[in-house]
Amino acid sequence: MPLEVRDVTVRFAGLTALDGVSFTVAPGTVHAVIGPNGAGKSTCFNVLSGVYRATSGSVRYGDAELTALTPHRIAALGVARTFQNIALSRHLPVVDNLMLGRHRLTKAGFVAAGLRLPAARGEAVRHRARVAEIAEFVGIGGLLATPVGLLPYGVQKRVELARALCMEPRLLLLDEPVAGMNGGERAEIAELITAVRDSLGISIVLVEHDMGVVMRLADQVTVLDFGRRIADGPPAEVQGDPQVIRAYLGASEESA
Ligand SMILES: Nc1ncnc2c1ncn2[C@@H]1O[C@H](COP(=O)(O)OP(=O)(O)OP(=O)(O)O)[C@@H](O)[C@H]1O
Repeated sequence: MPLEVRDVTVRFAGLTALDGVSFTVAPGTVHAVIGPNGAGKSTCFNVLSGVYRATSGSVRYGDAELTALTPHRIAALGVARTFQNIALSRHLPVVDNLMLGRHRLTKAGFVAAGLRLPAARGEAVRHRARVAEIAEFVGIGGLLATPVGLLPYGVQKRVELARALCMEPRLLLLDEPVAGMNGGERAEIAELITAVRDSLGISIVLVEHDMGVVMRLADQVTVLDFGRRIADGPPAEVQGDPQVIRAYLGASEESA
């Protein structure tokens, strides 16, 4: 089902971070939200995942109005997110981090699992099997026992993606998935994200700075500048839009 963002405005004490922004994420597509620094991308992301409350406007996902829900309730609807800065337990092995991703799917609960009750044990075995499958899909199948903190940064980003997939989401929110990666790693993650869309049929909203990745990956692109939507369309169209070019040139002149 589509995610419909309608007229969303977010104000922080006098500053309008998002100003009447609308876009629709079609099912089974990769939808990128891009824009220069301070354009409102993170704010938008935080509204979709329930971390920030919109001042006005609506975000519909099926029958649910996401602007009225807590992050926990939004996650329970099958909307998973990753973070710009990795948020994994560094001392725990990969497998434990991934099992935490399955928390909302665990019927027996962690208390029963901790007591090793038979039903909980059977359930844990099933979850572990699925976790191993997802790890394989993401290319970290051989690393399940390794503490996350010992892995290179690019691999940790994969673990984060795998943990989000362990929630069995229908919609995945990716916050700068290739930030801090080198060229080769970027291409690999782009390929992986395409596979998530094509093989798992998951819709993806992507906030990303790297234009190359966005142009290669996205089916649809929404461009923000100073909190306003200045363009929306397929990558090739958006890339040639004079307003978009101006926004990015302005941004690079400022930082030059
Ligand atoms: N919690 C907050 N309180 C006050 N102002 C905020 C808050 N979060 C964001 N802002 C402001 O809202 C505006 C949009 O910021 P936002 O982080 O959404 O932009 P962005 O496009 O994600 O930028 P970047 O690419 O630099 O991460 C900025 O002016 C920022 O300072």
